[in-house]
Amino acid sequence: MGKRIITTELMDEDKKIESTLRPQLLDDYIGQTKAKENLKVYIEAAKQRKESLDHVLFYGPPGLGKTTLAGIIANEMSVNIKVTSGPAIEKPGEMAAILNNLQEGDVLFVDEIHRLNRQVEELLYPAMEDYAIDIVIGKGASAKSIRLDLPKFTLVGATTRAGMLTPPLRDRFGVVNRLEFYTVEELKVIICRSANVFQVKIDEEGALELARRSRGTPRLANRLLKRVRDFAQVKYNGYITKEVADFALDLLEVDKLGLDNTDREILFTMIEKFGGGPVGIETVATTIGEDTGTIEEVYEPYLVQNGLILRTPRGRVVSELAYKHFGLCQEKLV
Ligand SMILES: Nc1ncnc2c1ncn2[C@@H]1O[C@H](COP(=O)(O)OP(=O)(O)OP(=O)(O)O)[C@@H](O)[C@H]1O
Ligand SMILES: [Mg+2]
Repeated sequence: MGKRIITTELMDEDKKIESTLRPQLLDDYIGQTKAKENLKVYIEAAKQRKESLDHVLFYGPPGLGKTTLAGIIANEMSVNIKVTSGPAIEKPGEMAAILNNLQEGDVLFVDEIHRLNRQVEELLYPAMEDYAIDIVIGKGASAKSIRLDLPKFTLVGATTRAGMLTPPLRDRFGVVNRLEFYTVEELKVIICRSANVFQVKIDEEGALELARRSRGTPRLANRLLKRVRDFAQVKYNGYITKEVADFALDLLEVDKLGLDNTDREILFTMIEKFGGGPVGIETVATTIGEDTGTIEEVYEPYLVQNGLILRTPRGRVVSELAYKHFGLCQEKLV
């Protein structure tokens, strides 16, 4: 149980509630101040000029609100959104059909955009740059290429793996935003808002405890809230206090820092197999059987930001804080 609940990936049970929890407007979207301020300006400017918004790329770890922002952009621009994903489109023809069916100003949201195959990606280059695609008609000697004009649309791309985007694709986005982990205060606000949607009572301290254990991630915050709500309902008259939150989260084996299993595996591997470092990220990745890029872009940022891993010129080092967190003695001082 503890294993599953702390994943930041989207799970089936999330899908049902996602639509009611997702903020619809920029002003309701908490945190990510930099990205939000940027978008506000670009959206306002595009609306004034009655033009489509420039193409936007969001990148960052799972569950931080990329899909949510794509929806908000469409809403704020008062246009339709068409949603697809990198792995879902196999042939250039499928992408051509999607593009051709868009209306002026529409948002095309491509999730996991780093997973588009090469031919599909190449079709996007002229589509993004010139709002046109070249399609080949006929076969053999009589085949000819014709240019098809597209409506002026906005491509919103999202990826957890920015490092895997090809430079030509990345360069075609006019607006590039990196999403950051949320602060405990921001998560607290999100939790209180969601508690309202769920119609469950929660006090300051309860919300704070949930926020602390949510790994900087709204998706996790919402999921933990849902679980704790069940405990509150059955055992504590439906009111979430710090006591209820602590009881439920401990039972669910959610760490005080909200670390997930991979986080722990990374830290334990570094401690047990490499004496706490310094060790290269590739070595750690190989040891736990994960891909280096995923460790670097999805897991490590939270650990570094919270001071559990230190990056040094000689490699990664487990911090004193991490040893303390696990109640371990640090044998070797760094
Ligand atoms: N700023 C925010 N304020 C309130 N709720 C948020 C915010 N950002 C995200 N959420 C909530 O967190 C959940 C996850 O957000 P979202 O699906 O947009 O993440 P994502 O970055 O697209 O994740 P993935 O990389 O897995 O696709 C949603 O239920 C959404 O309502
Ligand atoms: Mg998403």
